[in-house]
Amino acid sequence: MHHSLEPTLAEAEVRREQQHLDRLYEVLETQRDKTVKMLAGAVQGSGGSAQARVERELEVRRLLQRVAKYDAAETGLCFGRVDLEDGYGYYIGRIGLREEDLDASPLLIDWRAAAARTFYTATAAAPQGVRLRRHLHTRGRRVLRVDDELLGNAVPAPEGDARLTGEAALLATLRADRTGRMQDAIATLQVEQDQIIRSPHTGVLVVQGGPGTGKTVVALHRAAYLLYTHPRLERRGVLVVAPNPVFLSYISQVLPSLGETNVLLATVDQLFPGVATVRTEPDDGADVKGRLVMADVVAAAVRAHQAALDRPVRTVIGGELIELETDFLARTVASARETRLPHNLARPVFCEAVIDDIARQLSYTITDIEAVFDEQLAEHVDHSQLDREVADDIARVFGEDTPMIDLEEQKRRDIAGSKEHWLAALPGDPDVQRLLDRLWPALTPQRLLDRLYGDPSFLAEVAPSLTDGERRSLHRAPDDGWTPADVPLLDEAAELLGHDDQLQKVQAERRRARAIEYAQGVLDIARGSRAGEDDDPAEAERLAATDLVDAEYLAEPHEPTEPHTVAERAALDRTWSFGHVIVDEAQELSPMAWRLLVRRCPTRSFTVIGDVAQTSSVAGTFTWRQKLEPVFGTRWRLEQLTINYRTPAEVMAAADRVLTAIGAGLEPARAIRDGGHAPSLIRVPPGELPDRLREATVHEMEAVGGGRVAVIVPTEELAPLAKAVGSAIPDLSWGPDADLEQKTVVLTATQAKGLEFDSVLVANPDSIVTASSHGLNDLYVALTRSSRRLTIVHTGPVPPFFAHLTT
Ligand SMILES: Nc1ncnc2c1ncn2[C@@H]1O[C@H](COP(=O)(O)OP(=O)(O)OP(=O)(O)O)[C@@H](O)[C@H]1O
Repeated sequence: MHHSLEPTLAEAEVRREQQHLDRLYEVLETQRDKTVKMLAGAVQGSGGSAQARVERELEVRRLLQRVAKYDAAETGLCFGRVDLEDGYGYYIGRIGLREEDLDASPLLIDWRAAAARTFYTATAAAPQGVRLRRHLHTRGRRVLRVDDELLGNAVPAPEGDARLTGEAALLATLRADRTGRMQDAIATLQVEQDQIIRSPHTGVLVVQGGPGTGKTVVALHRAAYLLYTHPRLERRGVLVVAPNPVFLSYISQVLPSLGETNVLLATVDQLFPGVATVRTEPDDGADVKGRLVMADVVAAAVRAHQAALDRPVRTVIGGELIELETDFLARTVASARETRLPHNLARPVFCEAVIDDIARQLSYTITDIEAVFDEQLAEHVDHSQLDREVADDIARVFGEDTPMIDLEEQKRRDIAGSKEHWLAALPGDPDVQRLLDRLWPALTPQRLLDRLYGDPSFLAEVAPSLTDGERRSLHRAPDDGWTPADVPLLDEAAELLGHDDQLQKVQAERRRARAIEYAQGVLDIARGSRAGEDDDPAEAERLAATDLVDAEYLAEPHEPTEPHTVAERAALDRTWSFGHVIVDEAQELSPMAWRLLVRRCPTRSFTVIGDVAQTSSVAGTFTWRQKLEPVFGTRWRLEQLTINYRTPAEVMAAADRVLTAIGAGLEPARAIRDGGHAPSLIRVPPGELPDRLREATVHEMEAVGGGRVAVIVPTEELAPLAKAVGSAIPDLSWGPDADLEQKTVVLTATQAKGLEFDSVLVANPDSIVTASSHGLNDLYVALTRSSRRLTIVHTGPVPPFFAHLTT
């Protein structure tokens, strides 16, 4: 016979929490239902003024976003609770919820609300009035268990690491297998992270942190926090910049899970709408393109297209020889530049002055020719006779008041009349257009860079401070396609050139003309086939090609349909200015990329997050001051993250030796995990590396069960080693587009930046170190990707960083 046991205290607590959670989900559902009903109403509404339609559209979007927020809150709705010494207490969750009755105390407090803060910051040493902090572990809508921490003076300080809050819950989260996608960390944010996430600093906040210290966690949660606390930011949106597409997909789920839609996640090269980068380039070219001097080069290249001549221009217009003098050109260029308008917008100012000068020259020349012609005519007539006749005529008309004929005045009038005629005629003259296009051409950023990269003598002229080798590294054929390092230069050029409205209008008109022509052809065929059957003129009129094209033209796929969220609108608009920009892996950005980002946020509200020791810059390790002073001057503040949540202490012991060799003077972060596994060293004969690496990888896949494995290899050995390893692992994914959902990937160190795996194998660390000026940094990145196990497979002698493992 079974005795039902008294439920333990913990079980009773779980049951109590379950009741509260049930109530929360009920309220969530009710509120979601209500919103869906309102949405249905708004969608069905029709008619009304244009204004009313726009408002309805906005309302629909607002409600859609709200539904998305409720849906995102479904998983992990409530994860914590705080009981205060004074008897009050509250629950912390993904969003705030309250009963219909507005006076009732809230059922759930949004993690970003000020009231939620003590949940993250109360410690045994500084309990801030908190008696108990409880973490709720849930699956779906079920409470699985609770973790309690008693704080406050009444109780002895809990055991464990004094620097951690909610230690049991944190360690439980960290122990879980990696999934290939980053998860949000709102349930277990730590004090030093919380301080940065909620920092009230509105200028430039720089966060330096070693590997695994939660820099990315902080970046994403700060975006969500700022949008919550500053509702005005919603209209401008927040930009989060990440280093590469693989990393973007790794972090892509975090903000949606926090219910945020007004954040644009992008790599720098995605920030120039209309240009897709199609290739990467060798480090040296990318490095030159990233230097600040390129801003001067681009500016000089633009100026070189502004009638930069040291001799007069002679050309024939209207059949006459016209000369534009150097002085005149210099004056005209100067006054066009004085407008401070960008190149394409200053162009009309320049063109007008040139046309004016040509008209002046023509009117003089032509009036002079007429005068000469008159003189020649006069030689053949009897003057005295003619003069007398004219005088008689005038006297008959005017009587006594015969006016004096002022020949000078007459000539001035002739000239003025003639000039007016030319001023009207010249702008449409193809010769004039050709001349103006030569002197001050309308330019696109693409055309400018094409010339810069494709015309060595032009490059030498505008980039005198680069060496021959540096200039050669910029050379490319016109159809080679753009690289990520080109994007900041295109942006720089776009800024100096200005929006070429004219050019775009012409292009749009041409597209439209082509479309009309095509449609006309289609209609003609259609009519031809029906010839004689139905000659209704009204029908023909209805099918006029222009009408048809109007409708179709607007629906063309390249014409963006009205985008929905702020993030979508911002993504299509180069001149969008964001309310705040968060840069992750900021150590990777070139000075030119920084200039682009500052243009995206003229108020300079930035959170800049990175680790100088993990740089891939050709120049090697640097300080934040060297990096940021050219962009922000001295107006930025530095914060640090000091605890490593990812990499076990045993692995960090090796990685920290590499950090010392890097010599950036950085304190290693404290690893709070111990994996229980010393890293393995496998030495293999050179010819056997591919096979032995494959064996070791298969072994690691078994060791981590369902976890994730990464093999990090020297860049030049990526393809052969990936193929060798892949021969035993059919789902293996590798390279720049590696699919992180796969259990096993092969990557270079650069590609692995920011990612993490249960087990990491590093092949030939010596080759990684010697491959480039940032080899040590690459090795440091590779070693610190592991959250549990590390294996080094090497062909030479034991690298010094791992010597301690052999004893
Ligand atoms: N407060 C936290 N609660 C739970 N997990 C956390 C917390 N902080 C960090 N982590 C986890 O630790 C790991 C490292 O975090 P993250 O990737 O943000 O570090 P990082 O500083 O960006 O690292 P790196 O510089 O190596 O790319 C991630 O798995 C992250 O989810």
